[in-house]
Amino acid sequence: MALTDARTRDEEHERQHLAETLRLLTMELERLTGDIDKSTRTIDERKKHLWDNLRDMDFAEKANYRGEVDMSVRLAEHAVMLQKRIERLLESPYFGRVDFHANGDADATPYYIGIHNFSDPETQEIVIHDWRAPVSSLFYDFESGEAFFDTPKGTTHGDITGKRQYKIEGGRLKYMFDTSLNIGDEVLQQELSQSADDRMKNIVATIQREQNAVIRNETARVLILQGVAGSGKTSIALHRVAFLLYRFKDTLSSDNVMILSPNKVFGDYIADVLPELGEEKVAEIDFNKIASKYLAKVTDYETFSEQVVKLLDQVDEASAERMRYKATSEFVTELDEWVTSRADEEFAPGEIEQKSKRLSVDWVVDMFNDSRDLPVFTRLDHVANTAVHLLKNEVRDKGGKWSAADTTSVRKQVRAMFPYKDSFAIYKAFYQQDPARRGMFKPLGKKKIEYADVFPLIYTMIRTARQENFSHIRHLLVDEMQDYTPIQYAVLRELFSCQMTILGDANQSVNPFSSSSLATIHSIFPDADCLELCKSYRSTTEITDFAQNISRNDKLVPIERHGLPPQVVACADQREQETHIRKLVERHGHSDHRSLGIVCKTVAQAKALHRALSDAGVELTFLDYDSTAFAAGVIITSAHIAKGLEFDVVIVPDVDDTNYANDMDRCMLYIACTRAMHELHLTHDGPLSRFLEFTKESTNRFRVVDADAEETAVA
Ligand SMILES: Nc1ncnc2c1ncn2[C@@H]1O[C@H](COP(=O)(O)OP(=O)(O)OP(=O)(O)O)[C@@H](O)[C@H]1O
Repeated sequence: MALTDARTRDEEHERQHLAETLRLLTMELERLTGDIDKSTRTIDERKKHLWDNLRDMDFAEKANYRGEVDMSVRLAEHAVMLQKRIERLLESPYFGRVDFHANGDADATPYYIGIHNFSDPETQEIVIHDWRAPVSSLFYDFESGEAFFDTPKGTTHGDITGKRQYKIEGGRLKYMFDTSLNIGDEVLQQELSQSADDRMKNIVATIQREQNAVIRNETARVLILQGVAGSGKTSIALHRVAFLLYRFKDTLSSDNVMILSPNKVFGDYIADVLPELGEEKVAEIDFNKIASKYLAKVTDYETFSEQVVKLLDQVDEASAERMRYKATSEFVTELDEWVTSRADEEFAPGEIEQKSKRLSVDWVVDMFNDSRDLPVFTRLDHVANTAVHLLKNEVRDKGGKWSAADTTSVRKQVRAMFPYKDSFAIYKAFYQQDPARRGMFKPLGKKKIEYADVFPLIYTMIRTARQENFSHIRHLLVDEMQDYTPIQYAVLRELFSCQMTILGDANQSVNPFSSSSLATIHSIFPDADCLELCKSYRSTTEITDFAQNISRNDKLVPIERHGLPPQVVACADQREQETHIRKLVERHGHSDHRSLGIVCKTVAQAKALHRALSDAGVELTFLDYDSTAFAAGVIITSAHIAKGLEFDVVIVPDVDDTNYANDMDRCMLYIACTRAMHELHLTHDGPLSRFLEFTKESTNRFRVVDADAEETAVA
């Protein structure tokens, strides 16, 4: 009885606290709205005055008026940004509270934690602490008892005497939990059981301790994060960006941050997380854009997606061998050593002569050695430019004439001292000059190179001639790290000399010949901090268990959340498969789930099935390599494009032994299955894939049924 009374009092107290917080927020919202109205009026009046009196004003007066209008616009924009924050806080002012008794203080202080800071407009006392504030780390990092937090002024020690979590929606307290453990299971379970949105969502209320360590790591210049499927890597990386923008707000802005994402659909899917966290969107780039930026005027090239399609179609051993070779760290070292030693080994200095004026061989050698740290073509330009300058002056001093043809002639003489005309020629020679490497470069036609050559060539270009880089970027986030080879990282290292967060999962590679592990990437960034996330949050235990049988990762720890066992349905033929899938989609339409993904092995298969299902009246969105946006509802796509995305329900068609037979197919099957949060269905006609043999032995965990038998269940 006493306990119940105490709880009721406590709840009452919390409701009052919430009401008071909402009152303060409302007051602030009204003040801001007033400010915005005032600024709008001022801007209108000033503009009107300016137009009415334009003729009578001198330049200084006009400039003054314009300056005032600009200032009012800036103030109004700031107020609008604050207004949006307050509106968000009114929806859900805070999600956590930690009571901390700092050593030396008389009592514990309750700290309420929300998505933004908020201070009482009258007393200036902080009412809500931003989840990124130093004190908020107590909430994520400690259970009850001794704890501390770091501030720029030093470390504060003390004891946590209580921790509480809230779910507040529409300004109403839905539930609250006391928890002595790190971010109680109940709230996490609630969050994970929700339906998938067409947008990635923020997870500030339930960030786990090991995830928080990644988010708040301030010191790593390069942080490499290997995380199992569904471990929250992408979410965490975006929260890390939001944290760094908050922590270093004086020196870092969203303009200085860039995300290197696998494709546009993924970019669209994650686009809302930063704005939800109160930060602006950041620029995105992908390796295709980098390739076109540097190669557009050099050569045509195969794209990454074309390479994946080729690999899925059937790859010849020689081409696989070339990919394997160019995907090693040793290759980067070999290429780098060879390319950088060309200047020393092949530069043949000679005398320069123009208009009977000469520069000696020794002069050329000195000039060339003057800029040893620069790329070879830049050094040659340096020699040529200086020579032109000197010779031109000498000729003119003697009353002679210097023409453009003279300049060209001097440049030609200097260029003739080096046997290669450009970086591409150096790259080709790397293969031609060594018999062991001769078969390793095979263009796809007269002017098109294989994807495996794209980044080695760009690397050669960067090392041999000055290239434009991304010097304004101060933090680069690289997702799907396993799909990039060491040479691609070497290119990134040259183009982005900034802090990096690199994340991925070696188990989710789309190219078994050239996937990178944490160790491989570490070899390119030897000073990087490496962290691992092993707990998987996305899928039910049953789905994770199923995927583990396709591609085992002994480090993976599944979250305890249960759902329907995955179902493997054998059909008599393709028509029956389509009928079954149609019924699953229909059933989904009547369920509480929001998103459904039909994930095929290839884009071509997805396209064919899309046509068949559309003809049968199913409404669904087809995503291919040209798609730019993720969509809600029913999606049909390939495993490669579905990477990084998630769906409430996933259907994987055609899981027969012809379609899923080799290592690459196994990767695709694993990626497809791990996209499912709550339900997973696989269908096939013909013998079941060898990677799903395990389902036959364990019918108690996974359901293997005939389509006929399934009819009743699905209907
Ligand atoms: N601490 C958490 N609280 C709530 N949800 C979480 C948490 N961590 C991860 N999740 C959820 O788990 C799912 C997977 O997250 P995310 O997509 O970031 O993982 P990932 O490691 O990048 O996955 P993958 O590599 O398989 O694409 C998301 O729905 C995310 O919201």
